[in-house]
Amino acid sequence: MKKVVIATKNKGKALEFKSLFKKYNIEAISLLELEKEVPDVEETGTTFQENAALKAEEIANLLNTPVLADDSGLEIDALDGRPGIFSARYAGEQKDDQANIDKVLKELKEVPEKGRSARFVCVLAIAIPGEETIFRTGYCEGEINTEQKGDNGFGYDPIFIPNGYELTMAELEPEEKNSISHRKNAIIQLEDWLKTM
Ligand SMILES: O=c1[nH]c(=O)c2ncn([C@@H]3O[C@H](COP(=O)(O)OP(=O)(O)OP(=O)(O)O)[C@@H](O)[C@H]3O)c2[nH]1
Ligand SMILES: [Mg+2]
Repeated sequence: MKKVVIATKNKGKALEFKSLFKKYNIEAISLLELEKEVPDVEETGTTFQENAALKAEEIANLLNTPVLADDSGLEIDALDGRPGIFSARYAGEQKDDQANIDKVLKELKEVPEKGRSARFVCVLAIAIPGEETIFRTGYCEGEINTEQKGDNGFGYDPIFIPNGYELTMAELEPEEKNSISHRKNAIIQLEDWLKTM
């Protein structure tokens, strides 16, 4: 099976990439699985694209191999697009999913059902040493529920209801999430590249 390195240390993302890439007969290997300890890449960009490029290019140069990175997050319209690129660290540097959820629910406390629209965004960057980095973007539209439900997935999944569903992303089976997610919608735009691998 062909392999591709994913520049992530997020276990939830890594699992989703494994499942999503299996369909293309490609094994996705996260930084958590490499024998060599790789440093954390500082996400100093101001956009998803800049941060995805930083992660993919730094690790591609370090390992001298093609590397894919995912920079993703949740944009809530009532919060002017926050948490956005700061999604992982919204409630602090410790990257605590529950604290992040609590903070969002508190900030949306007074916002009625109609005004709770949001979307997940995923920007993928593929860095190949010596070549221009490639970018693809995927979205998943939905709304923020008034309470959290479900244990599947990661991040904000327990409070995000995708359009067309009555369940939160964390109440969906992983296969169902992987059929509608922002990550899936970014990957399908990469199919041409994946086939040339
Ligand atoms: O409910 C969710 N379902 C998802 O499918 C999802 N995708 C992203 N997110 C949120 O956005 C942050 C990414 O930030 P991020 O791209 O910097 O990744 P990260 O810091 O977690 O890991 P790494 O890939 O950088 O190593 C994550 O931590 C989450 O809070 C999601 N939340
Ligand atoms: Mg990160």
